[in-house]
Amino acid sequence: MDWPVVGVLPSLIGRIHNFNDQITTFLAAYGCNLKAQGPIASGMRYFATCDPANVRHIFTTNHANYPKGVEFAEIFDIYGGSIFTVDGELCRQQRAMFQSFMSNPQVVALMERSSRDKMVNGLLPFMIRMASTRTPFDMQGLINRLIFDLTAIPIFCVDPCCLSADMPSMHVANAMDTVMEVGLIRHILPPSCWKMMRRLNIGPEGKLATAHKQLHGFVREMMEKMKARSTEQDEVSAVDIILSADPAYSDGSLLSRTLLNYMVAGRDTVGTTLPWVFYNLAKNPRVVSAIRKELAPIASLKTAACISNNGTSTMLFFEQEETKDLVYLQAALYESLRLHPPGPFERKKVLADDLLPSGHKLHAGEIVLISIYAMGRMESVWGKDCHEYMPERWLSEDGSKLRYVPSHKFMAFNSGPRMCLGKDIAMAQMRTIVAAVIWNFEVEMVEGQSVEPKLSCTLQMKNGLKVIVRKREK
Ligand code: HEM
Repeated sequence: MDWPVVGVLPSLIGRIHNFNDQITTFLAAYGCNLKAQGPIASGMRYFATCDPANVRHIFTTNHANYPKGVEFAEIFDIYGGSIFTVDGELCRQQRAMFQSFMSNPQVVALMERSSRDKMVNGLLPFMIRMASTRTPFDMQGLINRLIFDLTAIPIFCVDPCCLSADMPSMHVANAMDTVMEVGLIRHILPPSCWKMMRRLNIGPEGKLATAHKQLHGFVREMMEKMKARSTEQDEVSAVDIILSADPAYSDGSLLSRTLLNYMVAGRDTVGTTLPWVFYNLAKNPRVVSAIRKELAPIASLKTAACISNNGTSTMLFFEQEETKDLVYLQAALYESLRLHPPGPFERKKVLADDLLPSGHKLHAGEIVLISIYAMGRMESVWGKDCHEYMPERWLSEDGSKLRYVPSHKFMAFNSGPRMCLGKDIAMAQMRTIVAAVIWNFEVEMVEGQSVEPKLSCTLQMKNGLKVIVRKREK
């Protein structure tokens, strides 16, 4: 796949529609590690890996030698200076600030309240309407609306109301998708090439420039709404916490980039994961039955939490606290994240020459691509049934406990000092959403559709996930 002069570029572009699967095939064929080169004179030298021993070395043992690097920060310039794009001391400060936001008791309470409210007054009533007329709908689109609202509310203390009955335009979410789609192109092309397009404002770069304007406009609009809200509300937003932690953020542009980065952290991840969870569940009815069996004892105790819809139907919503010990449900989510991680790859830069546990030598300036997607599908890591959706692999023999799986083998939430800071919140959010949907509804995929990832830095579905739902007889 390495061509003279132009290097790996033609192979990548030729197979780009199937980017993650192609990398998986190559890595499986080359024993989890692969060197490749970009076009001559581009200076792009790649090392691709999905080898857990190398990943532990890169992300933990010698992580200081593997920053994200300035090229990564340039690719995601819209988030420049904020948590995803910085390394070293700046990153430590940003992580501390994010943690003080996520652990603030008022923020935690607001997240729980809004999660319940959106399910009870938004998602479940919408699904009841679709069920009553057997109308097919796009589950990914619906989840996107829900997660956009749930992510924005604690950041701005304002509800963008994407899940309201009139289904408003999702241009801001679409602009966030554009950042990830053009991000993939920027990862692949030599920087001089995409920077030229940016200067000329053409092709994907023209689309990205429009997306940037829409995203900064969204932040301005939300901040204005935030200022205008009732002063009696004692809620604390991310904006309040950031401004009180560091006055440097009163420069509006850094604050805007940081808030957009917080939006990505919550939205692009959970919003991308959940449609794949429903896809995997629809394909594996025995897993759905096992989750329902686990929910049944809680459901039978719940009468007070019943949601009445015009007196015609009763829906159950499970609180976060009620789902926290449901190991099978948790295993079903991990198993979906193994096969369909929302961030399918990571990128690191080599600072100084180094020797990896696999025996490969890396040179300063090289780019390391870590395929999280491929790692989840390697027979050498997960065994012969690695392509099957099997939550049982996460459970102890008697099924009563979750097995310990090290993060350098299951990379969906990253590994080492830059591990995801929202894992527990994300898992809690996903447990309650999946529990409510599958307890109350049968979800069937519309036949004949092609469900595949789009070309992007995230694993969003290209054509969505069309489903038909039916209310369950319990
Ligand atoms: C299914 C859900 C999620 C998955 C699979 C996930 C995965 C990840 C991954 C792979 C990274 C590393 C990104 C990188 O290095 O470029 C990361 C970082 C991060 N995540 Fe998550 N995430 C999820 C949900 C969330 C949520 C809901 C939040 C916030 C509420 C969050 C907050 C963060 C933050 C702040 C970081 C930055 C850490 C750093 O760069 O040091 N994540 N996450």
